[in-house]
Amino acid sequence: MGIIEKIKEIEAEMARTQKNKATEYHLGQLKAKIAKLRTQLLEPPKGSSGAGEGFEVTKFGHGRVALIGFPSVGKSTLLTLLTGTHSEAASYEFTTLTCIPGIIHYNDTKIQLLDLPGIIEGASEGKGRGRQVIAVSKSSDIVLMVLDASKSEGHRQILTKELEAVGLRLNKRPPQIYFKKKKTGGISFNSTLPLTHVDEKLCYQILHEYKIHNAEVLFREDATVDDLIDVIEGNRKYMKCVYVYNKIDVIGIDDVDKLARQPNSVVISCNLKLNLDRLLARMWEEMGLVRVYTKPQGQQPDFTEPVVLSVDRGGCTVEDFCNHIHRSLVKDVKYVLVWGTSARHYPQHCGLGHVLQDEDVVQIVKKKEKEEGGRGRFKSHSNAPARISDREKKAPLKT
Ligand SMILES: Nc1nc2c(ncn2[C@@H]2O[C@H](COP(=O)(O)OP(=O)(O)OP(=O)(O)O)[C@@H](O)[C@H]2O)c(=O)[nH]1
Repeated sequence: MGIIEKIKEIEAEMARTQKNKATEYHLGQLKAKIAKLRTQLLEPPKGSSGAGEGFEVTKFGHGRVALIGFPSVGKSTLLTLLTGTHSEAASYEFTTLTCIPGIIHYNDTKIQLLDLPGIIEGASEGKGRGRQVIAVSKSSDIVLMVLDASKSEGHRQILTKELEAVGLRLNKRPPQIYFKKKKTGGISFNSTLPLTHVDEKLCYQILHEYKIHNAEVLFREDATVDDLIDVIEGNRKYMKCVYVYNKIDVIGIDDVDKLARQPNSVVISCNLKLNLDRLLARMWEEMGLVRVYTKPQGQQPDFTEPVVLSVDRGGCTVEDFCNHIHRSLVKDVKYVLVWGTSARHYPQHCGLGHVLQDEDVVQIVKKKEKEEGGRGRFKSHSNAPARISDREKKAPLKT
């Protein structure tokens, strides 16, 4: 029996089973079985490189955004409008057969936008080009789920379910469960608060299903069985997703209003070029990019090309900023001068741990430069100590 048939069989068994206190252990075990099979399904076939044809898109720019949606919802039209890249749009389905990248120039940054082939129901079972679509989505910073405003809300649920089945968690944070496999000592189960979904026995059974007999588990929130399975599997990707409702030109104003009020949603019309600036602003917000401008000593800041840091990828401390310029820079830094929203006063003297914010200006003061009198790319703001020590050296000793 193939993996898909096995999953279907277990799903049917779960549907048949009544949900009550007596069956919850059995249902928990079945959920773990399905999760294990789904992970197997996503593993690349033996002997292949794991990458899909036409999908090896090199990362470019400061961030990557994936467009996901059913066929003919307007993804290619949106890509063309935002990036100027021509992705063939047609009024019949499946015009996008390979992954088409484009670049959005926004707020001094370059963001790679990927138009993925129309994902369809059953992609998680390996139907269509689902596997590749999913792999590329996971490599992105955020997902824009493009939906047809005139079609039923069901599309959003189907897509979310498909993505969940392959380990993508949209607009969720990782469960607050500490889990560590051990070599000996059995299973230690603890929680910092009363649990209503999982008890010790259920946790043991699920771990047993994964053949884990020694581990430490600590619940820091009232998590569910699914959360526990996610933590054990350890391969889930937590991503931000913006729901983009396109084609609002064909629905009434009341419906537009209703869609626009949903969380994480933006309504647009590619045909009428409506609300595209709001979509870009929202996308920017969700990506959490931080632009930092450098300022050489005695000169105006360089506002042409920022160093772009990311809250989710790599962090935004002064140390991250230095590493971004050059790996070896951090050991030479004495302190930095910061102007901008993260600074309490201008300029603020900050250490490596200071967290920078968008549009901050930074001047690096190096240890060596301070001693040598401020030579190099980032000059120190003062070279007084070096001059004093020179004078001291030459001064005749008083006896
Ligand atoms: N009414 C209306 N039609 C639109 C809008 N945006 C796109 N369309 C139409 O929708 C159709 C499909 O657009 P595409 O951009 O090819 O859609 P897609 O999602 O890329 O489709 P696939 O390539 O099959 O995945 C085209 O006929 C577009 O003209 C819009 O804002 N309003």
